[in-house]
Formats: sequence, C-alpha cells, structure tokens
Amino acid sequence: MRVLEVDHPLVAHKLTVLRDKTTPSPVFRQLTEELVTLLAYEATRDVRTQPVEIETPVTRTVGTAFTKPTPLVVPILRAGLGMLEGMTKLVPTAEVGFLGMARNEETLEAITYAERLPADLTGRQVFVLDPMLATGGTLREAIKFLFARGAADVTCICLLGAPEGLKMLEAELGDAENVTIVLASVDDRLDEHAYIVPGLGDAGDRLYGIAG
Ligand SMILES: O=P(O)(O)OC[C@H]1O[C@H](OP(=O)(O)OP(=O)(O)O)[C@H](O)[C@@H]1O
Ligand SMILES: O=c1cc[nH]c(=O)[nH]1
Ligand SMILES: [Mg+2]
Repeated sequence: MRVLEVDHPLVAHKLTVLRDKTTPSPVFRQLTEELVTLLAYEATRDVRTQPVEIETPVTRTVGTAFTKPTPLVVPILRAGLGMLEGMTKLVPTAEVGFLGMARNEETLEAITYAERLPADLTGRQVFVLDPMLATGGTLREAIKFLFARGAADVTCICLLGAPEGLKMLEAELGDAENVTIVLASVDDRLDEHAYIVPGLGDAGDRLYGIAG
C-alpha cells in the first residue's frame, strides 16, 4: 500500500480554512471541490494511457489518451459526494459508481446501505472518494468490495487521515501494491469518539447539515 500526503501551500491553505469551525457550508463545499482537484492531479499520475495519433492544424502527431475502459470514480455517500465534482472536472470521461456507507458511531462498524456499481470491474482502475479516513473501517470495506468485483487497482482520495486508520489498513493491505491512499494531511490522532484530531469535525454534516 502506498500513502501519499500532498505537500503544497495551496492545499495547506485551503485545508486550514476548511478546518475552521466558522467556515459555512457553501464555502466548505467549494473548498472541498477545489482541494479534490488538486489532490486528483497527484492521484492520477499512474492513470493508464496509450498513444493516440491525431492531426493538428499543422501536422500529424502522437498524443496520449486514456486506455479503455476509462477510470471508475466511486464517491462514498454521503460525504464523498462533495468530492465528485472536483474529480470529474479533471477526468470528465470517467464513469461514476456509488457506494452508500455509514459508520455506526457506537460500534464504529461500517455498514453498506447502497451500491450502484458495474457488476464486473475486471481490470478497472478505481478512484474512491471519501474525505475522512478515521479508523479506516469504511475504506477497508470499500476496497475489499471493489477487489471482490475484480478491480485491478484502487486509489483512495481523502482530505484527512488518522495514523491509527492508516496503520490498520497497512496491516491488512500492506502487501497490496495496487492500493494507494492520497491525502491532504495525516493528522495527529483519533479522539475518544474516533474523530480525527485536529480534523474538521463531521465532514458529512459540514457539507450537508446534520444527519437524521
Ligand atoms: O474511517 P472510519 O472510522 O470508517 O470513518 C470514516 C467514515 O466516516 C464518515 O462517514 P459517515 O459514517 O459519517 O457517513 P456520512 O458521510 O453519511 O456522514 C466519513 O465520510 C467516512 O466514510
Ligand atoms: O473526524 C471524523 C471521523 C469520521 N467521520 C468524520 O466525518 N469525521
Ligand atoms: Mg458523517
């Protein structure tokens, strides 16, 4: 498993405003989108491409095109939905599948309540979007699910991660060369409720309001 913490002043600045508890939802949504676009630039470095011959107004030349089938982007509902627009802006030809998952806040177990993905993901490159990697339970289940469907490799784009969650994923998937986690920051720790510290609070609530 590869972990890439993106070190860039634009990312650091936007993340600081995002963390601020006085930042209202509309600004939070806008910043999330902008951050994902910056992270996606790094996360797509190994996207599969092939040479393609084209004609410019001047001459014929060989350029680069995505290899088919195109990448599949999977936002994890709810909070991951706030990252979708930022990703598809950069990769507009990507297909999009959905996973609805929620962490039980008492047991911390991740449950899957919705799934709309191609039945066969054989050979597909998959980009998972979820802003928070706390205990890592949600991403572990999502990654397992995608490999069970045949995905070739999985890159998770997150805003924040906790060392505890990364350690757990490393222990479970450490040998997997086809898993990459790209984050804006690896924070300090989890608190007693398994919230990321310093974190940004509940990403879903800050994007969309309090869950029922
Ligand atoms: O690493 P974990 O400990 O599993 O926690 C992280 C998960 O918690 C949040 O979702 P949540 O369950 O709050 O659902 P929501 O997006 O609907 O708010 C977050 O978006 C992750 O999916
Ligand atoms: O800090 C955290 C942990 C889990 N889910 C969130 O939205 N935030
Ligand atoms: Mg939530």
